[in-house]
Parts: sequence; structure tokens; C-alpha cells
Amino acid sequence: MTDGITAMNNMANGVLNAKIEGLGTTGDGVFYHDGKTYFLPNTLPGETVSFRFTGDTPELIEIIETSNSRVTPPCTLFDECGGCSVQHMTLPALLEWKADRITRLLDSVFVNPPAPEQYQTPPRTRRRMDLAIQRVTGGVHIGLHARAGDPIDMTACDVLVPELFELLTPLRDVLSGIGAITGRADLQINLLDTGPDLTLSTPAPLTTADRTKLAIFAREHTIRRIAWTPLGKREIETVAQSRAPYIRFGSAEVTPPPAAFLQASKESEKAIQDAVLAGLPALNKKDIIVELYAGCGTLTLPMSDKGRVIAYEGDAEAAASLRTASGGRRIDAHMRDLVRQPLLPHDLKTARVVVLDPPYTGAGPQIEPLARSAVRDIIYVSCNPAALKKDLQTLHKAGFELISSTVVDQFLWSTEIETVLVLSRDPKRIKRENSRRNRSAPSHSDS
Ligand SMILES: C[S@@+](CC[C@H](N)C(=O)[O-])C[C@H]1O[C@@H](n2cnc3c(N)ncnc32)[C@H](O)[C@@H]1O
Repeated sequence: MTDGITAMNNMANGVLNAKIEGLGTTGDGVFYHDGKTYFLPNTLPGETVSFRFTGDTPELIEIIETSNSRVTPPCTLFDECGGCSVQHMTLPALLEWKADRITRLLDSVFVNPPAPEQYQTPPRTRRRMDLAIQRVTGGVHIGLHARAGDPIDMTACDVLVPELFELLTPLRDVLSGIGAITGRADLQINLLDTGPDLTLSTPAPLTTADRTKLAIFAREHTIRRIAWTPLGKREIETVAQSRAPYIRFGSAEVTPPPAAFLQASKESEKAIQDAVLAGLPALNKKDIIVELYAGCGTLTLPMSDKGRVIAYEGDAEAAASLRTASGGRRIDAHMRDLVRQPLLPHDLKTARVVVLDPPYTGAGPQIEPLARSAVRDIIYVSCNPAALKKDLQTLHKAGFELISSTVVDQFLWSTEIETVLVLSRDPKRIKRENSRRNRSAPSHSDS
């Protein structure tokens, strides 16, 4: 037995027992044996299991003691389709696990950080999905890329918003007749305020007949836009458009480019926007908010009611769509690659606050100049705890403390974690926040 962990060797036939001690970043149960860490899919913290090694890989035989957090996965395709790695866990327990992971991360960077607020998007609210299309005898299957091997046809889904799930049936029909789908293809679906927005990527070019079929499909299903790209390339062509599709951010209507980045659900988008707006320092309308990685304006447009936003985004089309929607508002939208050309401390001189929402890899070369700048307040929206930790360490070294954080579970039944962090190195704000926390902490006499 090692590491104080239970890995109880017992019986004949190489059968061993182990206690699951945690959940790994991909959702597999973690146990320790002979000084090594092992992962067992479909097991949960606190469970006692029996397993056997095949080579160096443990294989689950039986769950001997079941966790209270275990439930029967609601979806009939769980374990097959490649999504939802932890549907055998209750949603409250999963949110608690996510919050705990962020708590431990924050504890490793800050001294006595405040506990995170928590938000979880409801089931069947996912409005953005990248789907794999596979030609099969007699038609196509539509499923997830995440699955190893061919996609499983998505005949059930507790994640996707019903309007998009219901569209899969007619989509199978029309895509079966598309000649350009000669093998594996790709379909990005975004649900905008004007309805579904589709981007199809195919291995062969669309024929004239394909284009006609897609245009008829768009008309019959009131889909405002269908775009097309050659598989693996970025040249996007609109093949059907009745009117400009749009999504509302704040009071503005934005027409995003095809396959644009959107937060996973309308509900989680609001939770993120609310956490960002609540975390802004007191501003007057002339104050400058510098926003990095602005996308099409999810945060930009609501923030422009609070101050003047100077927004930077690396994708030219996203930046252009934000610029078009910004007309008449206090927003300057710029296309800029912040890896190749990060903003330097002197570019940030006028910023009252910086809001950043970087991609999965984190802020990379942008974080050092941000830390060296004179900016006092930062709001960091993160979709990757590992990248976040690295960036927070740099910011903490430069004097930033954590004012508050919010964990947003927007990818249900997965281990993905979105977090909004409010940071400051303004001594007055830090002091105010500490006093507020001390006042609201339960005193000993309350207990
Ligand atoms: C997580 S998304 C956030 C977008 C937006 N804040 C939102 O909530 O919709 C990250 C954004 O960073 C942009 N991005 C990725 N790499 C970049 C780079 N090197 N420079 C600037 N922007 C980049 C992506 O195009 C994407 O819009």
C-alpha cells in the first residue's frame, strides 16, 4: 500500500481492490497503487472497486461500494458517442468537483482566496456544436468527433438544445443526398437569435445539385444562412442566405461569421456576462476598458454601457462583425494577433481595466506585458484551468490579488471548466474587499 491510499491486494487471479481517490481531468476515477497513479473510466471518488491489470492498464471488474454521487446516465448513448464523460455523476456533485478543482488552483496561487461562486447551465441548452458526418450505406450518420473511430449516430442527446437536436433528422435526409460528402465531413451548428446557422465542410467540392438541395433545405427550415468550406481549409463561402442572421449581445444585433465562437449556451453566456459586469471596478463612461480576445462581442457590447471599450480580436471576420455591430456605441474594435503582436505596457497606459477571455492555450505572450503594465484591475475569463494557473502565477507575482471568482459549468457532464476571475492590485479595492469578506464571514458566536 502506498501514498496512504487503498489498493488492497487480495485474491487469486490478479484481482485487486482499490479506493477511487479523485477524478482526473478527463473524468476517469483516480487511484494509486504501488506508488503509481492509475485511471479507471466510469468510477467516482469514494467508490471501492475491483480491477485487474492487463499489461499496465487497470480494467474495472466491479464497483463494490458505490458513491452517493452516482446516477444512471440519462442518455442512452452515454459511453458510446464520445461526449459526456461523467454522466454517471449527479450534476450537483459535478459542479462541486469543478468548484473544488478551481478552489485548489486558487489556493495554490493566492493566500486565503475567496471561495468561487458557482453556476451550472441546465441540460438541453447547448447551442453550439461541431459535428462529424460519416457517409454510411443508405445515408449519413451525424455524431461527435470526440469518439475514437467512426461517429455514432446521435439519436439521443441531453446536452443539445431541442431545436438543434430536432433538426438532425431532416439534416440526415438532406446530407445523405449531398454528393460532396464522399467520406467524413463536418457540420458546425450555431443557434443564433434568428435560428440555426450552419457551416458544412466537405472533402469534395459542392456540385450545383448539392447547392440547390442546401438552398431548398434552408428555405424549408427557415435557416437564414448555410455556409460551406472545403474540409480542413478556412475559405468560407455562403451557399444559401435569405437574410442576415444575427445574435443579440446587450442591445446590439451582431451578424457573426459562419462557425463563429459563441459561449456554449445562452444561459452560461449570461452568467459569464453578469460575472464580468459585476467585477468591473467603479467606472465613469469615459473610462477605458481594454478587452482582449473579444470574439464577436459577447462581452464588448454589454460592457460598452459602462465605459469606452477598446476591443482586440485575432480573427479578422469576428473583429469585422463586431465593428459593424458597434456603430454609434463607445467601442473601437481592432483585429490584432495577440500572440504575434501582444499589447505592450505603453499600449495599456489609458486602460482603467483589462478584460481578457483567451483561447484554451491561455494568454501566452500577452500575459507578461500585461503584468508589467500599470493596469490595476483585470477580469480574466478562462476555459482551461492549467493555462489559467500559469497566467495567474505571473499576475500574482506582479501584485494582483483575487477579488472574486465564478465557476461556470457550461459543458454539462464533461470536465471542462469556465471561470471568471476578478483581480486587482489596487490597495483600496483589495482592502475594501477584505473588509467586506470579514464582515460577511460567520463569526464564532454565530455557530
Ligand atoms: C474563448 S474565445 C472568447 C471570445 C469572446 N470573448 C466571447 O465570449 O465570445 C477566444 C477568442 O480569442 C480569439 N483568439 C484566438 N487566438 C488569438 C490571438 N492570437 N490573438 C487574438 N485573438 C485570438 C479567438 O478568435 C476567439 O474569438
